[in-house]
Amino acid sequence: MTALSVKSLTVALGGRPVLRDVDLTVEAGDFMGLIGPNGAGKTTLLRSVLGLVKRSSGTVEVEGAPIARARQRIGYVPQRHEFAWDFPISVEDAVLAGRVRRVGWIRRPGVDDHRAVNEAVARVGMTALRRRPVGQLSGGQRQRVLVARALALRPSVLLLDEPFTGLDVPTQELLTDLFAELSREGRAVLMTTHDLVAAVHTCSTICLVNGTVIATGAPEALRDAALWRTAFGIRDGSPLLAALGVK
Ligand SMILES: Nc1ncnc2c1ncn2[C@@H]1O[C@H](COP(=O)(O)OP(=O)(O)OP(=O)(O)O)[C@@H](O)[C@H]1O
Repeated sequence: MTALSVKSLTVALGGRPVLRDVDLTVEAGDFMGLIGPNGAGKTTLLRSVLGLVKRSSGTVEVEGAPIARARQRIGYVPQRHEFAWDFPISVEDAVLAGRVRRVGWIRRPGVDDHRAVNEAVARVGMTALRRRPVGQLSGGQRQRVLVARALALRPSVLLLDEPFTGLDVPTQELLTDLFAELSREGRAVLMTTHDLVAAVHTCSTICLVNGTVIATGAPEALRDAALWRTAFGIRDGSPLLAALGVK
């Protein structure tokens, strides 16, 4: 089943075109790596899917429903610096706030909300730290809170914006395993990353972006060095091409 469908998406920021004619389909169960150079428009693509950035044209659907009616089916993990870490709340309250759209302004959190929070906190291995103020967490712990916050919605689609930046190897592995497990459960996972080698080894699908979609496919279908040169300007003979397994 198609979980996320983006058609003919065009976005301009500050009067300049950033994305043009983007078509992207993420199936349920896909773990897609969205990769491209700095300024390629990866964050803008995620934010325009969510409606945080205005689309000049194009449509976004989640499980066949227009995004306006399906926004709560998407969990979003922004880059870490975008969250107000000095806000005086605990881990579990920060995660509960991820369900605010579901809880609404009037209804108090119910049993199911607390169950969803507990599950999400446990899945990222933060149960022992659930009462700690978020301002006292390390970078890796903060990243795990952001992931739990998105999972508390029990989303069909998970959008992750550079979730590995500044993380040590064990935390990267914990999160990579979790994202792969979520996709095996049938969720669609779309992740931006600058770790190209990790992406081709862990993602089921790669989408190369640079202002528009250059190519999409299984990692083994993207072995043509010309695609990577077009997307990134990687020079001929670069050891990175060998690490990516492309010729
Ligand atoms: N608020 C804004 N106003 C004007 N231009 C913007 C704004 N935000 C981003 N841009 C521009 O849009 C382009 C795409 O930015 P975006 O952050 O989406 O790229 P990215 O692929 O996520 O980059 P990076 O890998 O560096 O995080 C860049 O040229 C950037 O300068």
